Amino acid sequence: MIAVAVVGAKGRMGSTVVDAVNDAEDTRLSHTIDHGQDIAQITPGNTDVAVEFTVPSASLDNVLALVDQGVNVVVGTTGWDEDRLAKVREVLERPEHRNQCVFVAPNFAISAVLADHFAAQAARYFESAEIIEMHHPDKIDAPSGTALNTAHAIAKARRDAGLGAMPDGTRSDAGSRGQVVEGVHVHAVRLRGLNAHEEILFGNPGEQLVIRSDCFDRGSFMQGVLLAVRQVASGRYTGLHTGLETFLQL
Ligand SMILES: NC(=O)c1ccc[n+]([C@@H]2O[C@H](COP(=O)([O-])OP(=O)(O)OC[C@H]3O[C@@H](n4cnc5c(N)ncnc54)[C@H](O)[C@@H]3O)[C@@H](O)[C@H]2O)c1
Ligand SMILES: O=C(O)C1=N[C@H](C(=O)O)CCC1
Repeated sequence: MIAVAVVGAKGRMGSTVVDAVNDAEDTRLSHTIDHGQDIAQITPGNTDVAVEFTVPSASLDNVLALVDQGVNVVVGTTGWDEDRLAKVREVLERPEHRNQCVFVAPNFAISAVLADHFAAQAARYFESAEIIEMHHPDKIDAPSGTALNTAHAIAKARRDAGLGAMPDGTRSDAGSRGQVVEGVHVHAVRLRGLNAHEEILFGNPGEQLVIRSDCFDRGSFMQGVLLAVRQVASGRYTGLHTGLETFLQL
């Protein structure tokens, strides 16, 4: 049995992970921690993998504390830019942490991971690309971590293909054209009734491609979370790894 601790266990995602760990045949819950509780309770003596779903402002400190305590971590919290990843990578390179693994994914749902993968493939063939992400209104960050990831992947594919800036005659927008991430416009919708959805729009003269992922409930992320937990617990991965595609044969 893989012993799993959940950090952020009272939250929407954390509580769903607690249920998933309790329901799976090869995992058992070792510890649950939420805001104000001592993360030092989670140790390699009681836990094989800690799963972290908290808030962007707390996630880096939580992960560094867990790594310092010798614990492997699967992270789903958003806000992991290159600077934060670099800090974790640097700590994991120290001799005392060389056998540990931290895995970070902006999205654990197969539909979202495949949407990103297909978008990166499509990007080189289209003049225009924009992203619309749509989430429940209780989400505290915008745009979503997934949409930022998609935007960076599209920008890289366009750069690699030698594509220039997208056509855009806008001269004044009063904020209506969304956030521009490496030249890709990202629009965030917050609407009661939604959970997590993303549309990636590609355009050429006379044609459009739309890639869409819909995660209707938080169960959609659990297959990916458990896959990551099993892969990290197997010991096959050390150091920092990102993106669920790491474990998929895409
Ligand atoms: N990677 C994915 O597939 C995926 C899917 C859904 C959500 N998310 C992300 O996961 C994060 C959590 O989302 P949510 O909807 O569960 O949020 P939430 O607000 O429901 O839950 C966050 C929980 O973290 C707790 N918390 C805050 N600070 C803490 C700390 N220092 N230590 C321990 N616990 C702390 C809060 O008390 C709360 O219970 C967000 O960043 C969200 O974008 C990622
Ligand atoms: O509900 C959320 O919050 C989600 N956060 C992640 C993101 O920002 O991309 C993944 C989708 C759901």
